[in-house]
Amino acid sequence: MSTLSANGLIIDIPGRPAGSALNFRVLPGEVWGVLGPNGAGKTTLLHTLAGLQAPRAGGVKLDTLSLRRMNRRALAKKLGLVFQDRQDSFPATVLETALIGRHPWLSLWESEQGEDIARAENALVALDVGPLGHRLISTLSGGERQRVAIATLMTQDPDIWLLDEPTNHLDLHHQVRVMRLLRAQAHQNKAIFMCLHDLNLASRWCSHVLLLYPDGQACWGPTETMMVRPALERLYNQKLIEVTNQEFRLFLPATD
Ligand SMILES: Nc1ncnc2c1ncn2[C@@H]1O[C@H](COP(=O)(O)OP(=O)(O)OP(=O)(O)O)[C@@H](O)[C@H]1O
Repeated sequence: MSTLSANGLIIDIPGRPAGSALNFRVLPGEVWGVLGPNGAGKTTLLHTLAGLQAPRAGGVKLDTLSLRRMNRRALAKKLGLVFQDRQDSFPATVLETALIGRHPWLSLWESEQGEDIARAENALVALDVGPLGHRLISTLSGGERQRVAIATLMTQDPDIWLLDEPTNHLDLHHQVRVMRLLRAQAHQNKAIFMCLHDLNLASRWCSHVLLLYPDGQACWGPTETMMVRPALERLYNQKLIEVTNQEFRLFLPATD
């Protein structure tokens, strides 16, 4: 179990004012959704939390350790990231791609063992791409590739899961399947932190939401306190219709 914390964090977006310093902790068992319009800095935030991009100020800690003090291999055992865009140009099969998730756990000259292969195969089945194990990644559809990327993260098995728009390219059934899987991982004390464009996925599946505004302002908290129409309308500069449901709030863009 690990906790990821942002401490006085200001992400570095060239030419943008500092905005709000981010101070939050993502605890085991929590599912966080980051919402914001195009260019607000969601991907930049995710990359900063993964230690791939330096912040303008403040820092990120994994438990009590600053990310800057951790080597990449130690970090990759604890924290993994599904990127928004992938090149996937290397001629690898689906199973070989999922097995990349085991690399942080193997020594330099060690090859994957039966247990690693079993983990990768289980993850591919969980993401409904089990029968595609032998196929070249380059032959997959966009949604299938997305599911293989999430299966690779599942094979890596870090405590902290960072995902950039994990439902990109996914049909409705697979969106629900992925959200269910992420929630199940949180129930196993993983901490999930993802960027989303779909308000209703955030409303329905996230325990916490962070709203990131284009001017760098941000607010965060439990989903029921963040998913309120005026704040979301300001976030997207878009009028919304709220649909009530007994368990969660749903939002549709108004057309006039
Ligand atoms: N190297 C760079 N130089 C200048 N501006 C950059 C650079 N990298 C990112 N940006 C800008 O930083 C802003 C935030 O980008 P980011 O990808 O984090 O946004 P986002 O919220 O994830 O957007 P989207 O919803 O479109 O994926 C954008 O305006 C982008 O153009």
